[in-house]
Amino acid sequence: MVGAAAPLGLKAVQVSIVTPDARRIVDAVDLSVEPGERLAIVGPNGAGKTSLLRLFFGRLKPDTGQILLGCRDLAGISLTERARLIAVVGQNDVPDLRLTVADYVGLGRIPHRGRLGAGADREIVERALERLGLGAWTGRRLQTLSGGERQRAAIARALAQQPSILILDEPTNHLDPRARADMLEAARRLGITVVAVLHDLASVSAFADRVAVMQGGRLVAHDTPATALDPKIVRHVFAMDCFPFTNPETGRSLLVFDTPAPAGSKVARAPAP
Ligand SMILES: Nc1ncnc2c1ncn2[C@@H]1O[C@H](COP(=O)(O)OP(=O)(O)OP(=O)(O)O)[C@@H](O)[C@H]1O
Repeated sequence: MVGAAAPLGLKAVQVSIVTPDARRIVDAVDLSVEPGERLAIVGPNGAGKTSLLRLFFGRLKPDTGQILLGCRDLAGISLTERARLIAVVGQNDVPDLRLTVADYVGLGRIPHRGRLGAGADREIVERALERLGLGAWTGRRLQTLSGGERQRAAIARALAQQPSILILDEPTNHLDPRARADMLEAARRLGITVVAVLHDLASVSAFADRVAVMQGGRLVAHDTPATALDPKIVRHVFAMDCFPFTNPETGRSLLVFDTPAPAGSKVARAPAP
């Protein structure tokens, strides 16, 4: 893609957010994301995932600690430069629904306006639309799209921004299982740094190089998906059972989740063939 940006790393150094009533919703988190790495942040509701994500793109300032973008303190980087380097797709992005898909995706070029010229900007927007399978819908207004289709347009807008880092807050909201897999695969193939809050734990291992597990504002695990989503950690953090499983056709490692059986209950097992 024209002038695609080089990936950058991100680092949280002992970051905390303390509410006025003294709750530590992010509590002394140290977390590094290498350039080009895909990090999934998981945890139960209220664990502090979105708050940590907001620290990473400067929407929130840490009460203590520091966010580093590459080797630079995020606090010292101008809003314009941040907008060039970091693209964000949030949970509640509410664009003007009268925009056409092409105009909406074109908003991603605003931080770069005047740098490459209108022709190159248009080409970048067209590529982003094609990459998300939106090429035939450029003239449709957002108000005519389903929630999942709008989500794809939001990802295309972020791609058109040609960021060094893509930040996704629950990007698979509204998406059906196939669209969810396709979206995460598209994010996987970008070759840039991606930090995503994901609720669907089953999607994590196909997408992420590393997983950060949060609970009560703290980072309780940070490792490869197989290690961070170890059944003991999953039971402790999510109160769910987790069963590793290998797809016999592809050899891919998958995780299957289930609610634990009530204490004392006996499950009848099928007799062995
Ligand atoms: N501005 C704020 N003032 C006070 N408390 C807040 C504020 N923002 C978030 N919180 C609280 O901080 C905690 C963490 O919120 P956050 O949105 O980061 O969690 P989360 O892990 O992303 O949750 P979810 O999975 O439900 O989206 C929650 O208890 C939330 O109510």
